[in-house]
Amino acid sequence: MTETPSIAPAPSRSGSETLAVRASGVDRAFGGVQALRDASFAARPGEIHALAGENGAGKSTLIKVLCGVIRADRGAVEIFGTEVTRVVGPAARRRLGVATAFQELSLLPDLTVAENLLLHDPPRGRLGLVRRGRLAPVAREVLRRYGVDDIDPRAAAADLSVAQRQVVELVRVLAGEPRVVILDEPTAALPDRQVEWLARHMRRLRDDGCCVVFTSHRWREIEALADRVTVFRNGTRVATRERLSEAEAVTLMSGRSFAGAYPTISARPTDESALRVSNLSGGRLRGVDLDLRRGEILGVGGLAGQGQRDLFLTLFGARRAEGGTIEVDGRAVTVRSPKDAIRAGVGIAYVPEDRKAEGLFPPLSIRDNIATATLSRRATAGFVNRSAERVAVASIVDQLRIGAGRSTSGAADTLSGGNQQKVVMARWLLTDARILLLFDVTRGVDAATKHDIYELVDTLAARGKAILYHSSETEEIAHLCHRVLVLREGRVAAELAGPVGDAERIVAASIKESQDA
Ligand SMILES: Nc1ncnc2c1ncn2[C@@H]1O[C@H](COP(=O)(O)OP(=O)(O)OP(=O)(O)O)[C@@H](O)[C@H]1O
Repeated sequence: MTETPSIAPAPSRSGSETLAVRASGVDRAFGGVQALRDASFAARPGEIHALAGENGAGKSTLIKVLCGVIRADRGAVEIFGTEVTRVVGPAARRRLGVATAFQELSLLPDLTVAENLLLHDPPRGRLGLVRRGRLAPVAREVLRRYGVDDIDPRAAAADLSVAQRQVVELVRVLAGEPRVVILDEPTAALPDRQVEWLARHMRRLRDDGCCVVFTSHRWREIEALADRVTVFRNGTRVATRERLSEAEAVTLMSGRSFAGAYPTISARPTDESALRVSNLSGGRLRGVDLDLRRGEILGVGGLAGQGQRDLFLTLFGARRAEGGTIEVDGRAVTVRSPKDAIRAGVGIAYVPEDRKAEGLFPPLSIRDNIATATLSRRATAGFVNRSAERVAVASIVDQLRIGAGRSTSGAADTLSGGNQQKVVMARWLLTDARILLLFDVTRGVDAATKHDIYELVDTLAARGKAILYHSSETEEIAHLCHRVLVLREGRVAAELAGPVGDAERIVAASIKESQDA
């Protein structure tokens, strides 16, 4: 799958001979939005370089300019000293050894895993014809080389989970033996085990002299992996450092400073039960009991895949319960569909992490995306009260700092990824739901916004909402939750009083056999 660079590097400019990638003075606008302004960036061969910044800071746009998906309005881009500013198209960059994995996965859904993997370099016979019969065996071998043996090369890409698609995309990038690898939020859709797998391969590439550039909103990943970090704010580079503390980074990224990564939770749980679940089963659930009180933030932790998602989906009616009972405010309720969950008298809302698959209607405006869940409530005799809707939407947009002052009549898919997540949250927060199921809602969200979301969760609990909270970042559960239930093999294996403070205690309880953690 190796493609030899066929464009001979042009004589380099002074100072750029040791650089793998260089962008200078780059501007790029989308309509009225200036995504990059006088942006500069440089990365060397043999380094892992993190690109950090708030949602909408311009990271993805810079990556798209670097790998030729879009053209800069102004400025210069060089790859190993070769000026490529006016050359667009990933194929031209591939010839220079650049491989990229984008935030919005680029696998073709109707093709098989093997066809996707070998798209640019299929096995050929002597006459140069593609040997279709060899596609699956060659792809299996490539996957095996990267330690991936649980993905069938003959499966259609559309049938894979988001995490599996991400893995295939990454193998495609890694297997091309590139000289520059650019990964836009590669870990956002990966479970922890695969994050470690990717980290190993990134380090190997770096040690082989490859330049690896990646973006992430998880500071501990940046700290663990990056040799240098470049911080972007409002489309411009604000710093490039070898060492940077999380607090300094957040200040550089947001222009705001925070006392700590997590706010002190002020909400106090009441004695009133909001949601009581007994012996719930279905999917991975093997009899879950829980009692969530008004004003409480109840954490659901444990190792990945122990039934957390099934618990949230079942409580929201998006997955069928096979047994057990659900009580809201002490009354038994039937929740067979999300419609049952959100109806008055039940009031359960679910905020998912995957805004693309489960939450956002991209062609609709930001305002309409937020207002969809409340339309029926604001309608009188079939007419929607647009001005009431506008006021409510404006207030939540302001509170969550969605889109940095952008008009809410713009299409939601022009927002950056993290801002799209905020739109999905805002929608549910505007409803009358009194029980909120928040599933990994800070995934792909920048540090300052995470902080805003933590404060919002606290405010909502203080107003009496009952909140079930799961995060793939165990630290969050340890700091935000009044109590933590640790799931193991579809059951509650331990209950810890919060704030637990130390994520290690939750991890320890996740793997401990006894229930007395
Ligand atoms: N196709 C587009 N049309 C309109 N605006 C766009 C488009 N693509 C990006 N933008 C805007 O450009 C700005 C920079 O977006 P970009 O996606 O580069 O940010 P980012 O730093 O990658 O954010 P995130 O961390 O949320 O992915 C944002 O304000 C975004 O809304």
